[in-house]
Amino acid sequence: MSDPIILAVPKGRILGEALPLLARAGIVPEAAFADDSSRALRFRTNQPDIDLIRVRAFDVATFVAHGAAQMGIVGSDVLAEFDYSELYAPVDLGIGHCRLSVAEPADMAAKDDPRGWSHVRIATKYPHVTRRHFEGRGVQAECVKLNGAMELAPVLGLAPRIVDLVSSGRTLQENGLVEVEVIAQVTSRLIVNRAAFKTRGQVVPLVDRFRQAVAA
Ligand SMILES: Nc1ncnc2c1ncn2[C@@H]1O[C@H](COP(=O)(O)OP(=O)(O)OP(=O)(O)O)[C@@H](O)[C@H]1O
Ligand SMILES: O=P(O)(O)OC[C@H]1O[C@H](OP(=O)(O)OP(=O)(O)O)[C@H](O)[C@@H]1O
Repeated sequence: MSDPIILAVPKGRILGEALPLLARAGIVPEAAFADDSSRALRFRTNQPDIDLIRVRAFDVATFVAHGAAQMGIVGSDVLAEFDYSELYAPVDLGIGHCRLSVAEPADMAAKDDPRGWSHVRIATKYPHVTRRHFEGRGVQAECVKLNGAMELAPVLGLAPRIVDLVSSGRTLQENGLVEVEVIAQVTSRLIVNRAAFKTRGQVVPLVDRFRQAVAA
């Protein structure tokens, strides 16, 4: 038998929505996958030719782009930030709905006019997307890279504005911030390494199974 296909899944909040989708695609991981006390990172499934690895959301794209995993599940926010040419994203999985937005303190927003910005300082996990977004309209974005808790940056003076994911809006609200611009709507995608798509026979039927699982 050829080597199993390795499917990279993020260990954060997408996982809860991804598991039922995997089940609809006929993929059920071994029990240790759902066991928080397990330190294993690679797991067998009920399909002998499919293994799962559980990695951080941004690392899903890196594993698949380099061919260390053949397929993965990742947010379109991560894809936009990396822009890897080796990745093919054939299926919108319709999970992990949120948006990538610019936010600032409510009192600042009351007096602010985004059309007047020429230079902005932004704390974000998404510096490339942020710079691209602002360049598009001639605004220079100076980004401070953070890996989480962006919402603390304005009040502590790190940067007056942030670019972060918003879903219910609760995190912004509880930190005194308001959304002033939406950069992109986000959902999770099935991604495939382009070389694996051509050379690994199991990949194309598996992509079809995910398409059917989304439609089901
Ligand atoms: N509030 C949200 N609502 C819906 N989807 C979200 C939300 N926040 C993040 N996501 C999606 O889930 C993905 C993973 O986000 P999550 O917050 O679980 O990872 P993280 O904790 O930031 O990552 P890491 O594992 O690097 O710490 C994001 O890339 C995005 O596509
Ligand atoms: O609009 P809301 O529904 O409040 O969701 C937004 C929050 O969700 C994400 O963080 P997450 O909770 O995944 O944790 P993180 O800070 O570890 O990224 C995001 O970074 C926001 O902080």
